[in-house]
Amino acid sequence: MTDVVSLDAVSKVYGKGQGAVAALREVSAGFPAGSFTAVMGPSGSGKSTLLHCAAGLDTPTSGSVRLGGTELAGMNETRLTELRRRRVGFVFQAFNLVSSLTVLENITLPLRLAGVAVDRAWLKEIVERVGLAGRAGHRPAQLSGGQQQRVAIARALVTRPEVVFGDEPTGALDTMTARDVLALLRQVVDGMGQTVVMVTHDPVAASYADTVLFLADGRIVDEMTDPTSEKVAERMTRLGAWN
Ligand SMILES: Nc1ncnc2c1ncn2[C@@H]1O[C@H](COP(=O)(O)OP(=O)(O)OP(=O)(O)O)[C@@H](O)[C@H]1O
Repeated sequence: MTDVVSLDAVSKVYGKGQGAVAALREVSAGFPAGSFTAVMGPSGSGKSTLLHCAAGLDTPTSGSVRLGGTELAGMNETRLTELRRRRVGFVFQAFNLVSSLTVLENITLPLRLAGVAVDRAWLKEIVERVGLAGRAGHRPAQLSGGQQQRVAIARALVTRPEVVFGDEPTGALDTMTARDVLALLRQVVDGMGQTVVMVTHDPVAASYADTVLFLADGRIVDEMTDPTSEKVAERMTRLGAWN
């Protein structure tokens, strides 16, 4: 399968001299089209840095990141912003919705920012897929946490991005609501062929993915296909994540 995103020997060093921190050390990874990948690892192992470098939110110190056929290294900030707006979707732990805008306005915001016309049929389809058809005119404060995250997922999908990145997308949700949101992400992969890459601390969340990458000290130290929450938890324990 073709990789939608690929990292080749990506290193990221924050700071200089004695205070320098190597957050990623020569990480190579590929995220195939239509796959769901979870990224796990102890606190400080480099998960967010990996996600940010893969998404063009942060620039690697060395190495190559490709999105589709495009090399991100060397791109200026204007082109990176353009790329993020049109070709990448994001879902964050804190939803990041605009409180003064309705559900529909929040979902279509990336299109307005990119100056792209709304495809009404596509918008209707994603609003239905995320289960918000009856809430289009509501404001975020009138929605539950799970519904707010559904708005964020619809917003991430509206530009038909090549990949959706999730940074702890269920971190702020209770267990049952988190499962609904994970089932929706799974359905976005299975039913729409979307590629999803998600950072999580939660072995149950990781079990919804096709593959789990385990990071430790800036390196990928293991990979698990067909994960179960038990197997993931056991692997995390061996990494010393919960000591
Ligand atoms: N902007 C920054 N400046 C300096 N050091 C940073 C910066 N961002 C991250 N780091 C360091 O890089 C390392 C990796 O951080 P990162 O946030 O990627 O880890 P993480 O696995 O996502 O952690 P957590 O699970 O706690 O969110 C850590 O040692 C962190 O302190």
